[in-house]
Amino acid sequence: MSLDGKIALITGAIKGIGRAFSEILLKNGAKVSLLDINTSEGNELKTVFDSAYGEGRTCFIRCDVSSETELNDAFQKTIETFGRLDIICNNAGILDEQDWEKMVSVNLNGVIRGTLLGLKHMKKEEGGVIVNVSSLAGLGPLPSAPVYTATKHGVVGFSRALADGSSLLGLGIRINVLCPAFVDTHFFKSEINETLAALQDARNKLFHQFGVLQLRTHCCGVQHVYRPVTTGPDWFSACSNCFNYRLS
Ligand SMILES: NC(=O)c1ccc[n+]([C@@H]2O[C@H](COP(=O)([O-])OP(=O)(O)OC[C@H]3O[C@@H](n4cnc5c(N)ncnc54)[C@H](O)[C@@H]3O)[C@@H](O)[C@H]2O)c1
Ligand SMILES: CCCCC/C=C\C=C\[C@H](O)C/C=C\C/C=C\CCCC(=O)O
Repeated sequence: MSLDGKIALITGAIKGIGRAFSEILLKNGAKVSLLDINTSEGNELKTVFDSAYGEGRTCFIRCDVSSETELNDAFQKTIETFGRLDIICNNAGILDEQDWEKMVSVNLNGVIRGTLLGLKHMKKEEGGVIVNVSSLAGLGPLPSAPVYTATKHGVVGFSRALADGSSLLGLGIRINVLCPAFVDTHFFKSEINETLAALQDARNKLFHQFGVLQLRTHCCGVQHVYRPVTTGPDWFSACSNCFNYRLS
């Protein structure tokens, strides 16, 4: 799958799934705009990518996706740097049931804003791909994380509606939703607070039922998602035992 000449923008790009997406895209020839909140780690990662894939293949932009101004500016800087936008991955997300309003502004508002900015900046006639990262918790309840579940259901509903709209209007922009189960990242190691501890049994049942994806496995699925064909709405669920199947 050659992505030579394609320009991608990834939010939450310096760790976990976002970093894996970035590497897949770089390995396949794309240039990547890396958005994240941690400037020092972001600049470090750019240095790593420069030596691995060549100078000029990436740029790092400090951006908190919950800030409208920062996200607007990051899209603008990406266009100024690379001249176009073909692929967007709205990946950044957190799990924080205590500060649930912040979680809504990151996990849902950030994805909505990133998607609308993508539609605004992508060249309609040349098509484009938007991948929104939800979760299996976007398709069913995660008992220990009700607000997280709501944000991820919101990402699925918003993306499906927009995908159908894009298809009906012939916008040439494909909108995908990725719904992974548990993936072994920093996110996964988030602190278990007393609520989660009380739901330990429910949690362990889910771990047993869905298993834990390793990023390498997860990346293989990404290549399928990014195939450069503009068709109707695609969305995928991913869990270790029935890795990647297309839902309706
Ligand atoms: N790990 C899992 O089990 C799992 C399962 C399903 C879905 N997801 C989703 O996948 C996405 C990535 O998760 P991960 O496991 O790679 O997490 P992670 O914590 O390893 O990485 C998340 C990245 O996003 C960045 N980030 C956090 N808040 C941000 C903000 N406001 N603005 C910009 N960047 C921000 C972090 O700095 C980090 O680099 C999230 O949306 C998460 O909900 C994760
Ligand atoms: C179909 C029923 C929903 C099953 C949800 C399965 C996976 C969800 C993955 C989330 O996106 C990742 C969230 C948290 C992962 C880390 C630890 C907490 C596990 C959840 C808990 O403690 O109950």
